Amino acid sequence: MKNFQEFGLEPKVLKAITEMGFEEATPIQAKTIPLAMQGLDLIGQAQTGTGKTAAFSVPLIHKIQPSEDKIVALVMCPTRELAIQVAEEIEKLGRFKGIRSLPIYGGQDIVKQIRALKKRPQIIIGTPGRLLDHINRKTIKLEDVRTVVLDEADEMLDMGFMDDIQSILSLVPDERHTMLFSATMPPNIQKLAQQFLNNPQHVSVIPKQVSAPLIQQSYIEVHEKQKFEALCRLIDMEAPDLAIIFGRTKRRVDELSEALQKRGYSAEGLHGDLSQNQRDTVMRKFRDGSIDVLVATDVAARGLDVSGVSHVVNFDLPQDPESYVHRIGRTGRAGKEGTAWTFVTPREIDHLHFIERVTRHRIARKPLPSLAEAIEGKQRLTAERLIEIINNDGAQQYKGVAIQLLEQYDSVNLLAAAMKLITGEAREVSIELTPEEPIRAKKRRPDVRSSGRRPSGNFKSNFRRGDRQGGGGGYGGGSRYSRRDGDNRRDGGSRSGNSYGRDRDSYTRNH
Ligand SMILES: Nc1ncnc2c1ncn2[C@@H]1O[C@H](COP(=O)(O)OP(=O)(O)OP(=O)(O)O)[C@@H](O)[C@H]1O
Ligand SMILES: [Mg+2]
Repeated sequence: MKNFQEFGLEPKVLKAITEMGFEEATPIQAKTIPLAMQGLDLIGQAQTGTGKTAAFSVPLIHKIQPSEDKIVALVMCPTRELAIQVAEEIEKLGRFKGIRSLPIYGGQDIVKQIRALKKRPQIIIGTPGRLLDHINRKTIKLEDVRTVVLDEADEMLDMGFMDDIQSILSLVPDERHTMLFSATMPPNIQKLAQQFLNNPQHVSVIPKQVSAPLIQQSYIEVHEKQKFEALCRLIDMEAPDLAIIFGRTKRRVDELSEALQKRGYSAEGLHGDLSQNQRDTVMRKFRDGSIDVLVATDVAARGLDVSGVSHVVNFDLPQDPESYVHRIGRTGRAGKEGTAWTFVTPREIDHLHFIERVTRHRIARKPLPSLAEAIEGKQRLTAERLIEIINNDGAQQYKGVAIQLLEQYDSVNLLAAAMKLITGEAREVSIELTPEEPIRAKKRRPDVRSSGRRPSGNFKSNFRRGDRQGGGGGYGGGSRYSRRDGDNRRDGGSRSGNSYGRDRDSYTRNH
């Protein structure tokens, strides 16, 4: 574990880091920051939720002078919500130094963005489509850019942004410092790295398994028709603080969020067909806890950092192991524990095993929660809520009537009736979701993973390679993590010609 003081950062940057509550650098930060401060190109890989954003943002801010009045750094992200989230982290890290940054993403009023660009930000954080728009309008010029970061680079490729990224980078001077980050490094990333990075350092902090260590992973075998009931029981049984439920398609997300609402859960959906305003509203509500359940397509799988997400449920099995790792990585972040459940239909079991092999993690089989367990879970939650009120002395005004009632009725009967009221009976609404096709084992390009063999140790197999020292991937024991607030939003960009052929929520290109 390293202290941020050891990097030779200036006091204003250190102050910002301290204010964010970061006490020690995470392993990826400890490895990356010194190299990046030397200006070396690098490929950074570390588990989800281990602080890759600050790993590139701190050196970025270190290198920029507040007096500069041109765009000198460019960060590209696959989605809008992620661009906003990364911009917020950069803004916080740079605020004492007076660094100006700006998120640029589709779905937001371009005129507003042009106005904001006139304030001369030094760092632009954007999604490729909208960035190109501005470049074509000449409202963004890249001739002074010295540093480029590609966050979730493999996802941008997968979404069909390769051409856009190429066009954008062709306008950035060759004498630049380029960094590329993700929790997973599928083979196609190598092509990108070869093309755009100069003799990159590979900085990977991956212990035995690629998924974050603090996530408890389980699966339940269910038939397609049982999934919704299983989900409701699971939510009742587990009583998540905040949960993200991943569905395969936009239709699925719409139907599922509506069905959950009908059953009385506070849930809303997020996918690429919603307007940016709707997306922002849903994310804000999820972040401030006015909804407990976010139902989303893979648009929310990457990078999203919402504190308090205790559970992730794969309502539909994801196509790719990478997607699985990123989805479940929305919980178990910043040293906290998390729980991930995956529903698997009988025909998909082989695909689940494939995911297990690639991620090198056994996913424990669990039985479908019983009705009794679900009811018990709900009752436990009600009891916890009651006790919390008692502990906070929060029911003073009810005491008079309580005394009166106790004079007439038995205390156990009274309390049981009160608990029944609070718990609420499951609403008898029958729900029918349009079934999704089972995931079929697809043909992967011939790389080591498709056969389930052990990796050869070259960069191609980096997804499952790593340091192998074990234990070094997360935050390490004993350090205290603070949680941040900030919004997180991501953007579905476009998805075309994706090499994995995964049919996921075909995001609309609406930049
Ligand atoms: N040194 C630190 N100490 C405590 N918390 C930290 C530290 N660095 C980052 N964090 C917090 O950890 C959380 C996860 O960080 P971040 O989003 O950068 O993870 P990531 O590695 O990019 O994950 P993903 O692969 O999902 O994108 C954030 O809330 C961040 O503010
Ligand atoms: Mg990230």
